[in-house]
Amino acid sequence: MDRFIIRGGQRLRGDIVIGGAKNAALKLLVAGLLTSERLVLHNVPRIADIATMRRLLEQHGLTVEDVDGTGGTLAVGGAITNTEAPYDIVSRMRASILVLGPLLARCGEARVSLPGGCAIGTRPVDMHLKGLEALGAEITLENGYINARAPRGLVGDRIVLPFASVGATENLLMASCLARGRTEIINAAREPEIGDLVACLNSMGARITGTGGGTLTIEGVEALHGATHHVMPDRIECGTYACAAGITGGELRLVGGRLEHLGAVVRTLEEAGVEVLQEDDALRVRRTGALRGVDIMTEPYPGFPTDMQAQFMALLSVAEGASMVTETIFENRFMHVPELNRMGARINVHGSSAIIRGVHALSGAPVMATDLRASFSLILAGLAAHGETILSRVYHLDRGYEAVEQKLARCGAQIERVRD
Ligand SMILES: CC(=O)N[C@H]1[C@@H](OP(=O)(O)OP(=O)(O)OC[C@H]2O[C@@H](n3ccc(=O)[nH]c3=O)[C@H](O)[C@@H]2O)O[C@H](CO)[C@@H](O)[C@@H]1O
Ligand SMILES: C=C(OP(=O)(O)O)C(=O)O
Repeated sequence: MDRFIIRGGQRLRGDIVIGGAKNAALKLLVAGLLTSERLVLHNVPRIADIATMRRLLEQHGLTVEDVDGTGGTLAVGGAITNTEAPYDIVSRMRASILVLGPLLARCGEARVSLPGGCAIGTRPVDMHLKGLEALGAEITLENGYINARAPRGLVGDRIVLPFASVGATENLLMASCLARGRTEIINAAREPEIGDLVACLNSMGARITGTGGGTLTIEGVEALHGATHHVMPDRIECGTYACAAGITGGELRLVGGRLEHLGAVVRTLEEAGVEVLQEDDALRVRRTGALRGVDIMTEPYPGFPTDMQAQFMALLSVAEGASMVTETIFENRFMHVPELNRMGARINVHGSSAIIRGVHALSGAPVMATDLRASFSLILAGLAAHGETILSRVYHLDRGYEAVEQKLARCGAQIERVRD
């Protein structure tokens, strides 16, 4: 298990190129199940979750070709030969559940392991299943697996989601592309990654309207064809490095970052004393003075993203005054708090809220990553802390951040990966 050794205290300066979005690329790869033709994706991030998704699709029978040998362009093609998604892959990465809708739509059957919970919450998939049942699927749960059948094919319907779930929206969206007739998804999630998926599906011949508006309307088609698509930039990676500029008092140009995806994040950064400006194809981020405490509540897009909550907790740990952070999306997403407190932060958790009392400085310590974003919050704390931080369980980070140590070191960070 790799570790990072970070020596804090450097102000980061320079350019960081933002990669393709993990939470878009994973679903775009799954869309390859919806066609027998070739789907070519550019700007795919080189991260462990993409490797896991490749394994999943390959065991379904698809080929995933690394077109130029860099891992940045993948072509999905071939025929589905197996409709089962096994536990050992699904338990590793929850986004695997997204093969359920496409397999059902294409093959009329699927057997997908129940993903179960993870460190940040129980994460049920009831909305995915109810939505697919509304489209005519027959679903049973047995031996930890979802057995789904649609012997007569899926038929469009009006589905009202009780909560704007990202995954349920995506599963139902992909399934309904090949359903007979019209499907309406009411209270659909509005995250930009869904817009990216819709754009790709439409370029494959799907007929989807309503992106970003909360209701998606899908007119089913007989078949989808191949296409070429460029994965959108990762707004969470971008926001994370913006926090790195803020916490170290440096200045970073985040190349490829797009302001329009980061409204709530940028407003919060600016309130906290970190300026963000769009400059040609980059965002320029710098701290304008002392960091100030701010209150945050996570919400579905366009609200403040839960995937940025942990990184802001690190930033606010060294801000002047108090901050209150309320997590409304996941019930257990404060796992980084005890670790930040071991580095000198003063954070108290009360139910779904955390009160942060800003301290002058953090001090390096051995800390443990518990999930993807928590990992980066500890890196941020380590970059700002006096002394040495040793972050273990870096595999959590590798799931979703590409070349972290190279990107940070090029901007002056002292960070080193130790392979055990
Ligand atoms: C791979 C990917 O894109 N992951 C993102 C996706 O996760 P994911 O798609 O899992 O997130 P959802 O929006 O579905 O989940 C939000 C909340 O709804 C609950 N829920 C969801 C589905 C369901 O059937 N029943 C139910 O109760 C979940 O337990 C959670 O508490 O969106 C989250 C919210 O922006 C992000 O934090 C994740 O990074
Ligand atoms: C929670 C996340 O991912 P996943 O849904 O894959 O666990 C994330 O990207 O922060």
